[in-house]
Amino acid sequence: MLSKFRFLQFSATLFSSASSRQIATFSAKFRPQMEMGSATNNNGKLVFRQLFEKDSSTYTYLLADASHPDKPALLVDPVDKTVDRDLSLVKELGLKLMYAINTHVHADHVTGTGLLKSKAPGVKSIISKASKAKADLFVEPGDRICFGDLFLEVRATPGHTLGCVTYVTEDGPDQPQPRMAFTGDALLIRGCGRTDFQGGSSEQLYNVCSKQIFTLPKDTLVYPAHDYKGFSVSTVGEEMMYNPRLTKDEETFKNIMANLNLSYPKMIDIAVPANMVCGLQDVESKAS
Ligand SMILES: N[C@@H](CCC(=O)N[C@@H](CSS)C(=O)NCC(=O)O)C(=O)O
Repeated sequence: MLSKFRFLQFSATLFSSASSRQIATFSAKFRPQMEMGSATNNNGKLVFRQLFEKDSSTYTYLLADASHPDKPALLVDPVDKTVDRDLSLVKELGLKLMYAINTHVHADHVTGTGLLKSKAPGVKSIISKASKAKADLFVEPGDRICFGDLFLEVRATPGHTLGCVTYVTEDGPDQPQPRMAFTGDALLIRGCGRTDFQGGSSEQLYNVCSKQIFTLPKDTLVYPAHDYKGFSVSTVGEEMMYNPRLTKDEETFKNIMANLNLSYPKMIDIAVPANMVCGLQDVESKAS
């Protein structure tokens, strides 16, 4: 009982250690039994779904530890319009949604975080401290987000926005192999996030892609927040070889980014203020 009590105390807290801070859901130590047979990847633990929101071409990712009796789950980059779909899926798979996580303050759609919090009480929102947005929990580089036995490591990947982070599954025998990087709008498949607003910097983006993403093992799966060309997944090795922007030298990259001539996202004036408060305003009207 004492152990269980300590485990509950440990649940959903943020704590510091010498090298990294950790956001934990459930400890594996007190697991009564292993559950098999769920839809999982090769290590038998991870439930993984890639979900799409077509108006903003946004990918939302559902991850959960199927081997834990509570099946703790998280959503990366949920969209307000597809919250009901996502919650239905969570329910159908028998998962317990713990966290709604954003890679950054999106400019083209409203995050689903606020609606998720109102429709699934207990869900905690997470965003980087550097984003300066509101959330329940703030992450910094080196932090780990734990769900069951599985972890996401936080890597700072600013350049598209000041507060962009990439969430990477950890290395280790019990972690999914190959590793997975949820790159938000930093690295897109055969592209990258634009750098012309929200504190964007092409120089910074070039450097973080090379130091924080291209240093991952080449077989690391790249899962971006958007795709406009019909791709769903890439690898670090593939992007190092074929990304038409990031394979260039830094000056050429900066020149490409300065001449993208993209129009501003249609929803920018609504999305950015809403996402700075994690989509919380308007929650009541949408939830009813
Ligand atoms: N047309 C869309 C916005 C498209 C866009 O600007 N996408 C961003 C990510 S969302 S802020 C981006 O970085 N694109 C890079 C690229 O090369 O396309 C709308 O109006 O919402």
